[in-house]
Amino acid sequence: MPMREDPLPALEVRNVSLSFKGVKAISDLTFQVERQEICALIGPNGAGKSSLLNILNGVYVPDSGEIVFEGEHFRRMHPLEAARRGIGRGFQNNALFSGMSVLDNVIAGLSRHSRATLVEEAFRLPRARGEERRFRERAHEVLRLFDLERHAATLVGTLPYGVQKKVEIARAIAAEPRLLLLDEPLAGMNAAEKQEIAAVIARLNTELKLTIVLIEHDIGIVLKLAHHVVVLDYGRKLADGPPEAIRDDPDVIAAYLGSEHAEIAA
Ligand SMILES: Nc1ncnc2c1ncn2[C@@H]1O[C@H](COP(=O)(O)OP(=O)(O)OP(=O)(O)O)[C@@H](O)[C@H]1O
Repeated sequence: MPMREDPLPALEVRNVSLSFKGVKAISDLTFQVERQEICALIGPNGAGKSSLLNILNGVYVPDSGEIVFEGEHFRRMHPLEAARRGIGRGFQNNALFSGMSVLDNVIAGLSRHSRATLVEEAFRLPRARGEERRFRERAHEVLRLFDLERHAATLVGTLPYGVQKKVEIARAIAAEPRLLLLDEPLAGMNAAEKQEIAAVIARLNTELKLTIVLIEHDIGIVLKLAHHVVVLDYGRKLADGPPEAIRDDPDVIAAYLGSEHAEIAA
């Protein structure tokens, strides 16, 4: 019998609000992300995009509202628990260990999932040894997927920025998340690097069937890469829909793209 499509969205953000000492970062935000969708969060600086990602992976707890991930409701969730549930995260500023090799950085992403205790690891007891071997194999598998195998032993800090960014995404992927959160994955890159990382993201989405929520300022890339765009402005949702509709939305053009940038959206 053919498998029935799961009707649940991957992620629902329901009436979420968050403030910092009286400053409203997010106000009553509601939207949903379908499975295997690339959803781009866009909006001016301070719109609340990073705060939202921090809620989604348990770094911040919203003042009100809830998150539903694959049908499970939560408001308060530790980042480790988010990772174990299948929510992976890449950061705005490179969060890699620059003095460690590419391979060890990817393994570090996996060790958050370790079942071995510190004592087992310290004494290299069988469970820790078995895990280390599995992590190493998995890390090599991921490096092959990202065409990074030849850099496995290279210290991350010596690699060009675009390659480092690939390593960071590889590290987030190693733990096999089903939802990947990326905070400005293309920031600080030249045009060629942007194209390459955008292609990597598109491949992760189609080949690994990953749902991806990303923050991106380059509207040209967003329109090409995303299936769904949510526009935030002062913590509120200004628009939510497919890229073509967002591109033509007069409120978005006025508030975010700015009338002087309207030709970008044309
Ligand atoms: N840890 C914090 N403490 C206090 N205020 C914060 C904190 N994090 C964010 N804010 C405030 O919350 C609001 C939303 O910030 P946030 O970083 O989420 O916006 P953003 O859309 O990601 O901006 P950017 O594009 O500049 O990264 C801003 O007013 C910001 O100053």
